[in-house]
Amino acid sequence: MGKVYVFDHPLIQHKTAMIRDKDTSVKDFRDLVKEISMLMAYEVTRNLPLMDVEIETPICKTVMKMLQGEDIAIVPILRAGLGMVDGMLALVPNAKVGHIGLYRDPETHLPVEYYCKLPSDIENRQVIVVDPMLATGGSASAAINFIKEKGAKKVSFMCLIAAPEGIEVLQKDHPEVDIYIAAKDSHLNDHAYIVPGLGDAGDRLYGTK
Ligand SMILES: O=P(O)(O)OC[C@H]1O[C@H](OP(=O)(O)OP(=O)(O)O)[C@H](O)[C@@H]1O
Ligand SMILES: O=c1cc[nH]c(=O)[nH]1
Ligand SMILES: [Mg+2]
Repeated sequence: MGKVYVFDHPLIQHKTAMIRDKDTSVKDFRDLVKEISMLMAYEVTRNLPLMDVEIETPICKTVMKMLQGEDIAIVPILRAGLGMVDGMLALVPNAKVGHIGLYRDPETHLPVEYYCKLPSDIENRQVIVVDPMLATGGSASAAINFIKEKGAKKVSFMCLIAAPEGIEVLQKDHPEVDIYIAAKDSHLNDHAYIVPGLGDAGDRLYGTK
């Protein structure tokens, strides 16, 4: 069974509180999402494989550890997931980036796919799917289905705010996937929005409401 990590770092908690505030501007919201993503990426990449590399310092030759290769793929779920990409790329600049376009039907709350473009060597990469919100879990689960259908074997999921309902769905549909969360919230409301949540992440990132 994959693990669920809920971050308790004070900087992540502080910035996550700020993005919930309904008076936070679009610019500040976007900056904060980027900063939280960067802080989370530090932990999400903790288990990346290392290899021995010979280095010559000004003093002597020595063997040190370095990353084995550029074997990460970051896959944002459009639109809102895009806001998390730059923060992650700040730490893993050579990662490849795939895109999955999904929106939640406002009536059924089910995900509708409109785009999918992944790196051609996705089966050899450690895939990190990113989306600020895990609500019913429908979008994340569908996105991971597409990625697995294209051959990916190592997939993890990273979000800012998750509802218990979404975590349960993701664990049931994809039991091997590790889930990284900045904050776990209380429940979903009648419109399948996370409570207390932050509203519609896509609208808040791009100022569309
Ligand atoms: O867990 P779920 O119930 O599927 O809900 C979560 C999804 O809803 C939001 O996207 P939205 O459909 O609003 O699309 P957008 O990013 O284009 O705004 C969010 O970014 C997730 O992708
Ligand atoms: O609370 C929610 C639920 C789904 N999508 C969002 O953007 N916010
Ligand atoms: Mg939205």
